[in-house]
Amino acid sequence: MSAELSITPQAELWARYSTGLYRNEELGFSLDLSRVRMSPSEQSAIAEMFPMAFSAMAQLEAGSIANKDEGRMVGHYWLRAPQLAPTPELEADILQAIFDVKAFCQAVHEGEIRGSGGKFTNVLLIGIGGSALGPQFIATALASSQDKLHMSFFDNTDPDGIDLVLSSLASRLATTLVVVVSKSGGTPETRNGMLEAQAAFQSAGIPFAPQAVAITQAGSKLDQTAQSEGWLKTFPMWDWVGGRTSVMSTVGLVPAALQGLDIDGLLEGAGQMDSLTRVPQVKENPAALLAMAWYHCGQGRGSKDMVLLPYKDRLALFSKYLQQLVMESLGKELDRKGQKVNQGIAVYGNKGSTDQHAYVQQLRDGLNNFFATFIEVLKDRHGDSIEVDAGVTSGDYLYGFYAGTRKALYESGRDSITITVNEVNAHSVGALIALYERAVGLYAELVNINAYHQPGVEAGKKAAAQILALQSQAVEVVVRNKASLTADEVAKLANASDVESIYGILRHLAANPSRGIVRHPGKTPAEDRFGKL
Ligand SMILES: O=P(O)(O)OC[C@H]1O[C@H](O)[C@H](O)[C@@H](O)[C@@H]1O
Repeated sequence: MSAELSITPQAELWARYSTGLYRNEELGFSLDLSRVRMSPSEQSAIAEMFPMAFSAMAQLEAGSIANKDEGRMVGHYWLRAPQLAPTPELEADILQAIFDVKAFCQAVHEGEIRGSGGKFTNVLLIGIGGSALGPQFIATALASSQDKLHMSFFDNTDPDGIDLVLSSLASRLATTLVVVVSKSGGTPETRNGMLEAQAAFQSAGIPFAPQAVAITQAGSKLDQTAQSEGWLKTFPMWDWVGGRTSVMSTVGLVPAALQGLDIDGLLEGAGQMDSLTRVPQVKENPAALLAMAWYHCGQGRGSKDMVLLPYKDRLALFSKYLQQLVMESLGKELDRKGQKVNQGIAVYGNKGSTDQHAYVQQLRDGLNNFFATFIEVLKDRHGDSIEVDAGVTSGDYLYGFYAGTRKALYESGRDSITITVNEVNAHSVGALIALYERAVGLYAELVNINAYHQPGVEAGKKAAAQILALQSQAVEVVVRNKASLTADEVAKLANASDVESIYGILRHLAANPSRGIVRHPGKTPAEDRFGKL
């Protein structure tokens, strides 16, 4: 932080705000970096790196293999501008998918396509990661009393979580449309959720296939299941769309359209923002300005966390959505030269002013290891507000708390960015998503990493598969033995070395009576004994 910019007098700050504010009236959008302590020389030093980033982005949009590690194109910008797709076939595929989404959802809304219990009333979306976070964010951000269908989600393999959702759907299962979403079509959590839903339908005596839709890549396991079981519909997903940038594909459009949301508005808002973030001048490009601020605040290595504070309840899931988009894109061990860099930017936050009563204490007075991103929404509500004080509404309080926190953080030497939109609607949500998709892509160019693969997620999955394999070995040993055994003894008999995992597995099973295992506690875990129930 350069000395001359530490605490700038108000008048100068206003001048900096007014001259530096990026805004687009047509989009009802503005971006304020005036509370990021970045000197003109620091700005120009970073700006020098952007011509390379802009040209890499132009090549990506033209269809280059930008995801080299997976040998794939990166085409999420084409989803809202099919005419930009590198081939007429791709353009036609995108247009056909949008057409099919609309036709299918209209038939559902009109009751032409219906459940065994009549016109569909509910949607149960089953997916995880990019196949859930986007749909969940949009479903919450744009929900209204006009929604055509009510949305529920399985986004995990937690039996209790699944039961909670199923119990909320119990009386309406016969009018629930199940949408199973998996790009790869092989994600275990999603498969498990599908099987759990099928079991619930079966025990309710309701045929599942006529009420099931798949969204997946052609030929995937999920696609095969949907075909062989005769599901209602399968929508395409493509390898050139990353999970975390798939919300503008069928992954996001099908659930949004079923809910009755304005998917044209979403695509238009995103497309309009894409045009603004294609401008090859940093000062004229809101995504470049954002990436520049991230680079400056984190010294190009993510040394500061991104705290997201939307002052609007509807946007409370935006940080969760951005956790995947930013951290799964930028959190990379190696750069493109194969150098070990351990890059990334940590993202957290929920909403304002609520979070002021939670962790803003630390932001103001504690570790200065973050920069805040406020999202300000100018329109308070649809309709008029009561006065909570003379001439003051609850919306004024919300604005006051946003402006107050921004001021309080600045005064204590904390940087912040403010993104302002007129209101939360399909257009502005599309624009916000597109802004961050581009900013992540540009930032990745600045730090020379591949933002489009996620090698780091495999290790945990592989280890999970080993644990499940070990489980069947351990259970086999316990069931085969009359006497109860310690984890060490089970490991020996199973010819396995990972005793602690065996212990954890057996303790988990023993806590679930239907699994047929009992635990006899000893003084220490090593002395606990496990036997057949
Ligand atoms: O859509 P799917 O293939 O089921 O993948 C769902 C998610 O799982 C993976 O592990 C990746 O971390 C995510 O990028 C992806 O969105």
